Amino acid sequence: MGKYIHLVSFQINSPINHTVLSWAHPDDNRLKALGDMSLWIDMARTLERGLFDAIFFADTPGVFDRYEDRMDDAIRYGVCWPTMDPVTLLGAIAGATTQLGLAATVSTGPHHPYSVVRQLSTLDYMSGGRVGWNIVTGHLRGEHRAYGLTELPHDERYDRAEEYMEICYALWNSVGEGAVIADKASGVFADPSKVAKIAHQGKYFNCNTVAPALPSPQGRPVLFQAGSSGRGQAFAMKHADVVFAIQPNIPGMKKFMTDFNATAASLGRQPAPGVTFGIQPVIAGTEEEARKKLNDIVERIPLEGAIARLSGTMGVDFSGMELDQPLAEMQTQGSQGLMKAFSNIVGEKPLTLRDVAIRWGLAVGMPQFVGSPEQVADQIETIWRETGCHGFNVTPNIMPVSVDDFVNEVVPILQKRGVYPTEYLGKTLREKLELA
Ligand SMILES: Cc1cc2nc3c(=O)[nH]c(=O)nc-3n(C[C@H](O)[C@H](O)[C@H](O)COP(=O)(O)O)c2cc1C
Repeated sequence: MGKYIHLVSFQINSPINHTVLSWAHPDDNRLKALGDMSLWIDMARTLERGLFDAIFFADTPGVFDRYEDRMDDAIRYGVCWPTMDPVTLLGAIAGATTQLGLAATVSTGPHHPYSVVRQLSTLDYMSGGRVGWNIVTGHLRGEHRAYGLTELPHDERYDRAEEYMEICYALWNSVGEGAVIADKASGVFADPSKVAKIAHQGKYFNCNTVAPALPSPQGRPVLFQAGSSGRGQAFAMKHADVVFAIQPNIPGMKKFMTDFNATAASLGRQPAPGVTFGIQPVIAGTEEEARKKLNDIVERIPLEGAIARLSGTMGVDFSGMELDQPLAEMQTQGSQGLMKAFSNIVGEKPLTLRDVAIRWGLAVGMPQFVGSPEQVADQIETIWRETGCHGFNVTPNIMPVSVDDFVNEVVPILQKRGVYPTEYLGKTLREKLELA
């Protein structure tokens, strides 16, 4: 927990962020934004005005195809399809902002570590150290099918990612102190003796080279991680600066933090990585208006689209299951952490498959903070204080109205209470997040 609440804006470069069919809402501009970077840039500037630490892109580079073993629901309803690349978009946002952090999810599945380091470190160097990487190991079957890859079992994906990270660190550490001379008179760019050569021959990867980019002022991108199974957390404790978690409610968040801190202590990770919880504010002038707004959003969610997404994430085809039965924990090679959180819900009666699907359609299980700006600020501050979390990944529902409302109405309240910065805490993303 830092001195301040940290906020990251949670986005996807697709027709929706996390709310199925949000693109069809009369006030939503995402259909336009898909083909117009200037709308993303306007939103990024609003986030910067609101001192968000970063814009953070989730990414699943494949189609949700588990439900009934077909892609049609995802395609029909635009459920994260098309699935456009986030890093390309971050390049444009980097050029149009000076402070906002730039975080992208990039899966270790399809790309060689050299490609990912090259792509992200180029952006990190050129943006003055504003980049974050959400390391995911590829839980989506559709991602493997898209790239023609064999799906590895859950834990082996993390084993492979361990080797992946070894190469990443070697590349990030390759350029030593004082290596770059850049002397126009002598024509010497760098001292080869200060640039470490990597000779990696491993089980999954080979890599023989030097760093593809120079280190930024923060050295390497800030590392985010979101796996919450036992194996996922062990990986996070080793690598993550910030862990991003989804818990369905406040008791779940409290339990997550208690367990997380115990795991960190038992593995000797001190201080523990910061934890940000995903949330979806629904803001209006009054609580009643906000509830009505939420109902309107819920009512337009097609159940099939929501279940298609749920099936994809959980790695289970739910088409044969009774909608009104409680969701039982099932074996999966998909997201074990999310399966556990929603089938063993803390502090509520067990959720049926229908309940979970609706929550997935709304915001992949992230809880809604519904009310007036003051009420939303209250919930954010209370959870921050009671759980000791680092902050929140805030997913908007209607674009860009939800971002505008939050920045214009909730941020000033948090600032007045002294729990949110009134200026950026540093130049690099690491500094902004109080990780330095
Ligand atoms: C908050 C959150 C965000 C995630 N974002 C992505 C994402 O953008 N892309 C992706 O492929 N997986 C994403 N995942 C999946 C996880 O990174 C992880 O691969 C999956 O949950 C399986 O790991 P686990 O069983 O250890 O939880 C996310 C998970 C959570 C909890």
